[in-house]
Amino acid sequence: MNAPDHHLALLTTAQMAQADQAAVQAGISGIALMEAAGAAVASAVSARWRRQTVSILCGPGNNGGDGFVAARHLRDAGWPVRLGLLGDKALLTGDAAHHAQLWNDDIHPLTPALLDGAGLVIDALFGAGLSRPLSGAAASVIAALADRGLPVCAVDVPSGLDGNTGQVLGLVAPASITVTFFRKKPGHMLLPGRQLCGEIQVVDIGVPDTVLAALPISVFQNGPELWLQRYPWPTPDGHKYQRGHALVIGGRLMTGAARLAATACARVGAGLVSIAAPATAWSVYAGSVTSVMVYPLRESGSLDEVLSDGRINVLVVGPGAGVSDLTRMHALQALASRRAVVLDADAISVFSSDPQALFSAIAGPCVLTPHEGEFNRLFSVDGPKLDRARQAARSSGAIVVLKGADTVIAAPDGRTVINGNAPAYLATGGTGDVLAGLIAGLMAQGMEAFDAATAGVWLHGEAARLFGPGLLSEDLPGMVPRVLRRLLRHGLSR
Ligand SMILES: NC(=O)C1=CN([C@@H]2O[C@H](COP(=O)(O)OP(=O)(O)OC[C@H]3O[C@@H](n4cnc5c(N)ncnc54)[C@H](O)[C@@H]3O)[C@@H](O)[C@H]2O)[C@@H](O)CC1
Ligand SMILES: Nc1ncnc2c1ncn2[C@@H]1O[C@H](COP(=O)(O)OP(=O)(O)O)[C@@H](O)[C@H]1O
Ligand SMILES: [K+]
Repeated sequence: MNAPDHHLALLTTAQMAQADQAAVQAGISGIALMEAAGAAVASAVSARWRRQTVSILCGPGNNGGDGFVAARHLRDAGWPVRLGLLGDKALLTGDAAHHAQLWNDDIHPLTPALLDGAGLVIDALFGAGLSRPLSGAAASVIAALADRGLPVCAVDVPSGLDGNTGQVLGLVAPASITVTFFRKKPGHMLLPGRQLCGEIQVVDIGVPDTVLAALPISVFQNGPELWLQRYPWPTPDGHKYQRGHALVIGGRLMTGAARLAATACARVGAGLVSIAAPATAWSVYAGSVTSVMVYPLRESGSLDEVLSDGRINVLVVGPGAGVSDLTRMHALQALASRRAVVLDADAISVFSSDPQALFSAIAGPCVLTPHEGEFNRLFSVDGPKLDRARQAARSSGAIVVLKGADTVIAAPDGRTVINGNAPAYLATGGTGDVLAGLIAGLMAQGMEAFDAATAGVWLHGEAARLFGPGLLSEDLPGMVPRVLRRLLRHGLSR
């Protein structure tokens, strides 16, 4: 991922601290950055709420410093402000001490009583780099805040949220708005963090984009800017064989899944799409698809014969396949053929007793698309979602798409993308099969596996978002043309 993508970069808390330091080294004062940060919080608050009593909870670090700045701006704009500080003003250091000095008004101790009579609250206790769960007075006031359900504007993150993982350290009061600076952190995208942040506003406080060049950024938010330049739009001189031939292996009983994958694969532009299915199910498949061709498999189930067609360049194994020796054989044959492969659902679960057999067979481009349950059958890694997906990609040698409302796409080389456009309407049977088909369809057209997985996940979310309530998995392929049309028309300006 290259320089123009950097507005989608997600900075770890350590990288954010480095970015701040680099800005200061470049001659931008920390005091000015904090002034800009606090002023942005104040303007976000006054843009959203009418003037009323606001309680500002300030912590002992720079997050609290932002709170002092916001307090001054709101008070100067005529807001009744009550400011509470965790600890002693005399113990503040650096930029926070400077801005606390500029606050020539009352400072209250941090207790739940601060919330009495407040119409809304600014949470400037701790930022994204919190190192341990909230305790003592901070924990009591955040518990009281969560309990009273007052509207909250969080500074950087709702205090108690781990900016790297999106996990809660102890407890968090959910915010209506979160104002963060320069770039989002992974915790703004990952659940439960994304939901606890409310609406996220990323503001420019004067940190120059050039500081990013020195940072080893590997995590990005998903968006067309990441892959649109390499999107395989058809060319005027192209013919269908240049747009690939994808083969979806169909199961004997659950025939809908492979049909969904095949239809999605065709809709996203694969030149040819075929389903290979047991002869006994041939008529079911053949009678229900039109542009998709159906091959009957031999009694043995072997793919050898179909794979003798050298034009087939991508295979999808797993949707509706059944957890069986046959599915295992199909996955291994697909991988041994050195074509690009998408393994989903049962083709993942079937390796639960021997994941190494799968990992050893992965030599070419391979995308695994597990949901949490399937993931846990294959990988015994604990920890935050981002780390688990990355570790799984490294140990398997495949692109891992760890699905969910905050799908993480990870490559063995460390590239990682977090998706944020998927609506909850996707939580319905068969949508995963559609995703497998979309990814395969993009790979059929020559898109690199990681790009295809990333673009596929985004198109899938966008198709669901455009359809909205009442979505069934079979509605998704038909929405793909609309999503692609918007992408063509608006490009990156959407
Ligand atoms: N130049 C900069 O560095 C800028 C920083 N900004 C603000 O600075 C924040 C980051 O500042 P800091 O690194 O000072 O972080 P925090 O303000 O979150 O404070 C961390 C401090 O709290 C202590 N601490 C950590 N966990 C604790 C716990 N559970 N209980 C009690 N104390 C705990 C730490 O030892 C440290 O002293 C950002 O969130 C942002 O709001 C902005 O002002 C923009 C500019
Ligand atoms: N609450 C949710 N919000 C957004 N996307 C979701 C949610 N739940 C599931 N999804 C998405 O829906 C798809 C479901 O896939 P999967 O679990 O394999 O279902 P199936 O096996 O029925 O096809 C995945 O792409 C997943 O990321
Ligand atoms: K905060």
